[in-house]
Amino acid sequence: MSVLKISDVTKVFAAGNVVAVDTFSLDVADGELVCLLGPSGSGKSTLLRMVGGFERPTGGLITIDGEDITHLPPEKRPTGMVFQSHALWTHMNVFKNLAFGLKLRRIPADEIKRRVEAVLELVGLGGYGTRHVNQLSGGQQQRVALARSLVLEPKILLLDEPFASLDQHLRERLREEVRDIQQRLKITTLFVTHGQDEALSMADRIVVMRDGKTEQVDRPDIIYREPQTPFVAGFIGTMNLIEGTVANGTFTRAGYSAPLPVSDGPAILAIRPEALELTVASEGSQGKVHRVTDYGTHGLVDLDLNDATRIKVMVPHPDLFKAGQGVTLAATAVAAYRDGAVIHRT
Ligand SMILES: Nc1ncnc2c1ncn2[C@@H]1O[C@H](COP(=O)(O)OP(=O)(O)OP(=O)(O)O)[C@@H](O)[C@H]1O
Repeated sequence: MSVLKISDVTKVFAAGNVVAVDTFSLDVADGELVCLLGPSGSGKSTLLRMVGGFERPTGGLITIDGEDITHLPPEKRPTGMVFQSHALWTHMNVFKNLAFGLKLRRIPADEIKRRVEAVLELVGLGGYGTRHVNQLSGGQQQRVALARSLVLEPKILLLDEPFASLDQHLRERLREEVRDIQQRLKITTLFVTHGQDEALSMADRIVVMRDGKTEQVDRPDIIYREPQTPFVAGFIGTMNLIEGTVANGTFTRAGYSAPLPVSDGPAILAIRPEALELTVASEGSQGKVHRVTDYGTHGLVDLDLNDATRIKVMVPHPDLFKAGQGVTLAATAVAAYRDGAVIHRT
């Protein structure tokens, strides 16, 4: 049972007077995996480092199971952190890397052996104890780094882009493995990534961060289907954001128009490529095909609206379209935003 509570935490770096994290609050429930997702510089790592004790908050409170840990040094916290560069001790074998922290805690040798062997099994490295770290692949080293954190049985696991240095295939495999281990141990986890696939596939909830603040916190499917702001809409998945004007219930941008039952004024339409339907049109076209890419299972059309606004449309049969063709388009699912907030959803 471990609950992490972050309340109004702020971090201002004196150098450059940067507000990296700005009155940020989040509760992570027992056994939950929450991903911090956001563009570079949005404050994800700084926030995670404050929870791990590697950075001092300028203000705010961090508690684990009700205990104030805001100003405790890392070794006094019940947290385990896995970094992007795993910082293993290359002059030691795997067993010693894992045993080190347990020895510091004066755990008896036979218990150390039992715990190290169990956690190596857990991360799929049973029998690797005597291997030197530099005799392992990148993926295996990252598993050792995870094991080194887990063997100390932290209440909260903190992961800072742990797969960033690995190739795509390995990243996907490790993602599944880590999620599996996290669920088996039911360990409360905070995970930093700027990979949206990673966040969508692993997280119970995603926090989308922007400029040190929360833009939206929700389940992955909600973040994807119901982004609350144009920023989230544009950040998660491929999204067409079309800026235009609404007059008398009709949205217009260049030759494209669509019903939009909101008051007159500016609006941004957000439409996923898969929610648009294209039809070849010899007359009255709303746009022109710029490029067609065939992915085998489907195609993607880059389309220029009549004022050259470029949008992406997913098509089931890419061979029906050619560059230069005029087309009309219809949208089946749309969200509209004004002043940074949702004003309409269909
Ligand atoms: N030690 C530091 N001194 C001064 N500014 C810093 C320091 N560390 C981070 N920053 C600044 O704080 C802001 C947030 O940085 P942070 O590394 O937390 O972002 P991030 O979202 O993790 O980015 P990335 O995805 O690139 O790792 C950035 O503007 C960064 O330049």
